Amino acid sequence: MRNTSSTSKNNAPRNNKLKPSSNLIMNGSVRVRVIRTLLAIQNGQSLSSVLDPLLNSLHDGDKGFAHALLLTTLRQWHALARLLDTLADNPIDEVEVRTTIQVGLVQLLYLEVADHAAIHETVEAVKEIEFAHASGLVNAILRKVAKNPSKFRKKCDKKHSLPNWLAYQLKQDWSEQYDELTQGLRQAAPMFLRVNTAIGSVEDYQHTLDGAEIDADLVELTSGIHLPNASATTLSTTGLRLHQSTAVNALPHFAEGVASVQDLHAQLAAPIINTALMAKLSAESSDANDDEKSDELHILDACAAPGGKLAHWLELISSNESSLFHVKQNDESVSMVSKVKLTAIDNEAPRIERIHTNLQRLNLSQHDLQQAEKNIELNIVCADATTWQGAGKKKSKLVFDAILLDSPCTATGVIRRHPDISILRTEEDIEQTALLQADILHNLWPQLKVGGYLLYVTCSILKQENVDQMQDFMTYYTNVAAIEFSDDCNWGIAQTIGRQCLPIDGTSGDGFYYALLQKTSE
Ligand SMILES: C[S@@+](CC[C@H](N)C(=O)[O-])C[C@H]1O[C@@H](n2cnc3c(N)ncnc32)[C@H](O)[C@@H]1O
Repeated sequence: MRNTSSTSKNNAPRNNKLKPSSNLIMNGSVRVRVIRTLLAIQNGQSLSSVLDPLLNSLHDGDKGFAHALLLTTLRQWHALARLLDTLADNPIDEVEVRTTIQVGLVQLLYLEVADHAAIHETVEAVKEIEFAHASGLVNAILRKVAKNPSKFRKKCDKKHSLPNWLAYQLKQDWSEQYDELTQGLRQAAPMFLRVNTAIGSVEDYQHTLDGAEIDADLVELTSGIHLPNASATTLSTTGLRLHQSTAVNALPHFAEGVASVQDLHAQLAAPIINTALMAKLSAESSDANDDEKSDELHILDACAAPGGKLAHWLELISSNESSLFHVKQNDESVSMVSKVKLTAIDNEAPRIERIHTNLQRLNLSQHDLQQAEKNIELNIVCADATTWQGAGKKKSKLVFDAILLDSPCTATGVIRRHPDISILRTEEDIEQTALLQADILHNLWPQLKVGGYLLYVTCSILKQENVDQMQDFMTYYTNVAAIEFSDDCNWGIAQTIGRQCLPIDGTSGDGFYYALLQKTSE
């Protein structure tokens, strides 16, 4: 699996007559289009690849309903499927008919569509997709539910809405948090913004949003990291949580790069590694003679696309406050590094294109950085992190002062935003993904300089990809120290190595895992 939801196999039935979205014909009623979209997802298409074609095929007035119908059906998918099995006298095998009924159930149970409209339009939809023989069945089931929606809603809400294998694994990993976690995963996630602090402050942008009648709260994440030979070094990052999801083109100055949409917990990566690097530089600058000081800092973003964390890091480096070019020493700002070389790799060319587009919007492309005389050299390369060598022709493999490994993962921590994951992922994906992560780690670790940091990040909530992966890694290598986060962190749950955020609280961020490692010797 290479990213959140685009390339996985799926275990959904494949006997539908309707073909996936490459030749998905977007015509018919809104419900028919949503049903076809859901069939395409069950056939292996990701939500992100089919959502825009669906919405673009509709009149503006229908887009909101279609979006809510599709996303809510996906979020409640497995619970609806279980409910459906209790509603029919005989098993319903046809995936088109099951999908249509699930779309009907969502209207009755979650979207408060008037009964007559929900039932009539859904029965018409099943005829339109050429399964008219099931119209009586669809009608009967939906009428039964419409007689007592609160009873059926209760039944549907009772358990999780996940495939059983995933629910089972979460019970193993998070027995204490299991109920809250599985319920949290079937809710919509809040929308968070990251403000480009190289341009302006978070508070100022909140004020600007206020002027545009967009309500947002400041949310600060704070933490300490226990670096060797130093007392806990504190770090913090502040995001904005919108009260209501808003289209990006409605956000003031979005096109000019003032803000980006980024989950709150994803906003931890750049500050963690930047803080560790600044502390390291600060310690080195007080120890070393002038001629021993390193002049260039070489940083790798190993799985960089579409560039969210890379852009955040560039924003931090280019803003005066958190710059790596000037480190604090005895409360004085000391010039340390004259150049930062940032290499970003990803193995998917189309996703690399998205890095370029995103950086251009944020005025952080190599061209912009040069124009602004930032002394940052940015190289973006399409390469496989399991084999790529950053040393090129250099003799020594030890190239990087810091590596951000935002690893490919099962993305189980972002199911709220990508509910198609619960249809597309299979149990086998966990093992395969963990192997890929280990391959990447083994290829990159030898390329980290002694004293350098590697920040391992996933948006998974499965221990096999996170703390267990780190434990295996630390058993294999003897030259690694796990840096501890302080106990007063206001995010995540302490693990034996690293911290795990769980998407439990409806106002908080996604299920990210963070572990900061330092290389202790060659
Ligand atoms: C979690 S996403 C990275 C998100 C990115 N860091 C950000 O903040 O926007 C993981 C990325 O790993 C990439 N990837 C998967 N396998 C890879 C490999 N073997 N080598 C390099 N990149 C890989 C995927 O294409 C995907 O873009």
